[in-house]
Amino acid sequence: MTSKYGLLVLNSKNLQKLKQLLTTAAASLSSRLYVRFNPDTDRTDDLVSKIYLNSANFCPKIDVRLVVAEIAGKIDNYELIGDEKYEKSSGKSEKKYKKVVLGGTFDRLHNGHKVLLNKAAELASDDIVVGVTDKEMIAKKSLFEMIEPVEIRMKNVVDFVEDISGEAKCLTEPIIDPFGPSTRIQDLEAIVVSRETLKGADAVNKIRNEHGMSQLDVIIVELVEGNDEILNETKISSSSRRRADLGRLLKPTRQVPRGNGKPYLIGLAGGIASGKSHIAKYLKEKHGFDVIDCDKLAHTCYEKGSVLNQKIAEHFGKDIVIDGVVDRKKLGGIVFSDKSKLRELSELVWPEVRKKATEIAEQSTARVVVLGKAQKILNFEVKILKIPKKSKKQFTVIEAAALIEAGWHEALAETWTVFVPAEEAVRRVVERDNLTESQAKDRMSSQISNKQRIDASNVVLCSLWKYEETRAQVDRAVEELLKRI
Ligand SMILES: CC(C)(COP(=O)(O)OP(=O)(O)OC[C@H]1O[C@@H](n2cnc3c(N)ncnc32)[C@H](O)[C@@H]1O)[C@@H](O)C(=O)NCCC(=O)NCCS
Ligand SMILES: Nc1ncnc2c1ncn2[C@@H]1O[C@H](COP(=O)(O)OP(=O)(O)OP(=O)(O)O)[C@@H](O)[C@H]1O
Repeated sequence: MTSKYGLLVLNSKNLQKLKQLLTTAAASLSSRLYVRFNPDTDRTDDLVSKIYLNSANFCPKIDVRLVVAEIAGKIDNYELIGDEKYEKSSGKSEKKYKKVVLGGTFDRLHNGHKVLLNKAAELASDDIVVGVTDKEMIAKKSLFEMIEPVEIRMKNVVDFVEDISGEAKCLTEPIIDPFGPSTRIQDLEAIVVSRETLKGADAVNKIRNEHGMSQLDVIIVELVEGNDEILNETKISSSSRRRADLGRLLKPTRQVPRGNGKPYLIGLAGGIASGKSHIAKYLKEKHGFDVIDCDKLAHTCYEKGSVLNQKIAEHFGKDIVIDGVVDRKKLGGIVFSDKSKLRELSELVWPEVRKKATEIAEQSTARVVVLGKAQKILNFEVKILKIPKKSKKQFTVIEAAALIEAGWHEALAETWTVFVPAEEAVRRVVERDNLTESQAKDRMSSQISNKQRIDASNVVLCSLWKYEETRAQVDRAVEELLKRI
């Protein structure tokens, strides 16, 4: 049986067995391990780093918290890891400063961040002031679209710092420059940085000097190592953690009614040239999923004799329809440079796509289920395809560029989104579709952003690297999917 919380008491003797103790914690705990030094042990910076580094390696799924204050009262029910018993320290520990400041993005709070926050908690008696980056400060980071909302990052920092500290309060605020409260609050005394952000501390002190404010003592912690060859990282980093989250379930799935033996529906969304077709093909060929290509269905709506053609001619001008066929290039020229026109077109096309999908289902003896859930952006009633009764396939992937824009995802059990950074999408479109950069950008600006798509999705994939890497993400996603349905 696993316990939620554990306590590991370290002293000079059992320190030699640290790796083994952390491995035991990984096997016995489901959530969190508090670590505390008994009074006979010196809390050196090296030791603190070693504990967090080893935790990342030997119990990576456990939230390890090295406490600065007494553990008593923090949790009632914990499992003792190892034999060492907790001894209350005699006397109050003297803190060096009243108010300490530090900054960071703190996405997916990791063991490197914890070293920094631990140092601040160890030094400050009153306030630990933390600036948490937002907006343009995070826009250049790798996989920035997946960064947690600033409110969550701030909450995680406060939760961690106040849990490990004694009386000290943790005060967070969003920052949109590298200085934030560090050059505003007069009575700060020290700033905690890592070796890589030391220059930032110097810049803070320079500004404080120019404003006639006191200089901050600069406290440096060493980087906790980690390794990510794809991102070329040699330290534990949030970017690597974001990458590790690709293909994983990031948000709970929707409860969509599904009859016995009926397929489970997944929406596959993504911007232009993001890799949807590649992934859809792989899901079909490697994993045996059924794929309905809604883009293709949309294109058949423009063929000769389609009822839609007349409506499109009425809406966008007669010269759009040549010999009864919609000139897609001309139509593209109009709608991709005007969001309201694209919306009008979507409002014409998507109900037709749905109708076509229904027809196909009927022809192939498919059962059609209507999920009348409210739509998000465009007010469509959605009919979802079910695969033919005779088919053994259990999955249907609906591949649609505009899936989320149409609000269709709200009627699906789950939506997967594939993305690449905007600059890469532009590069691919220029290369693949022979468009100029500005035409490619126009097409992209007519779509919702990667961030909006990601925020509306359950699983996120990124096709920025080698094909094998994209496929590995898909395999991971499928493996987890098969376990949860
Ligand atoms: C501009 C700042 C705040 C942006 O933070 P950044 O995006 O780098 O945040 P991130 O979450 O990646 O890291 C936060 C802090 O943890 C440190 N850190 C990250 N990974 C590790 C690791 N593996 N080991 C040790 N420390 C680590 C970073 O070096 C940084 O100091 C920062 O880089 C900086 O320059 N700080 C110094 C000046 C400062 O503190 N200003 C604001 C005060 S409110
Ligand atoms: N690792 C990768 N995974 C997937 N696609 C990649 C990868 N690297 C490069 N690409 C390229 O990205 C381009 C877009 O891929 P694909 O056609 O699958 O995208 P799409 O989302 O279906 O595009 P659109 O909706 O614009 O038709 C292709 O030229 C593909 O070769």
